[in-house]
Amino acid sequence: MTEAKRLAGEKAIEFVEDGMIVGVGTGSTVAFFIDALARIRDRIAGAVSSSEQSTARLKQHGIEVLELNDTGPLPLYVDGADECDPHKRLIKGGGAALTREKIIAEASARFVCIIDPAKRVDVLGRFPLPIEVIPMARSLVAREILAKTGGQPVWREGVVTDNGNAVLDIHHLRIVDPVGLERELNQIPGVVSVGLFARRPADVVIVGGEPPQVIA
Ligand SMILES: O=C(CO)[C@H](O)[C@H](O)COP(=O)(O)O
Repeated sequence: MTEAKRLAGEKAIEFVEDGMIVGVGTGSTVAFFIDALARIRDRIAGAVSSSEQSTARLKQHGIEVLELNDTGPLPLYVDGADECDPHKRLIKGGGAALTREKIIAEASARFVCIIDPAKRVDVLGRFPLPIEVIPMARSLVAREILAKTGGQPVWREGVVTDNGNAVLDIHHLRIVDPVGLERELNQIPGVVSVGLFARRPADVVIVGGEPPQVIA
């Protein structure tokens, strides 16, 4: 799968145009994208990063990291995913960076999602759905989710997000209405963000392979 991730990450470079400020996601697939971006760093105006992890890699490569508050809307966001359905709706957050990823996706005109073939599913939910929660609300949110969805919340113990919060992973969901579930879970007090990218799905999906498949 590493090779498929590399092929997807490198293909995404074709969406980067001269002078762009590029939104950059998080994860092992994105790491390949960042490495490829480094080769054309003189042609871009900088990057907005979704995590401390990606910020470190961007800076190692000499790519300027800018604040979203200073850049305004972005033309392009490139990020990976844990699952992708045929409508380009996603589960994200395996790397616990979902909140900043969601913010940058929302701020971007075009969201290019880079995945290996194993991430493709017909119905979302095989991958446990990550939810970032305010630490003091962890048990409350877990109880509400169990009651509302029947899914089994599991605390990702020891993980603290870049925003200082906790992560719950919801197992055994079969997500037939991703937009509705995203809306419902977002309303539980204490939920910071839900790793469902359904209201704002990807615009383009690149599936790594020889050759990579571009689904627009
Ligand atoms: O959502 C994410 C991080 O929060 C990642 O995009 C997702 O977990 C996929 O990671 P990888 O490219 O390592 O398989």
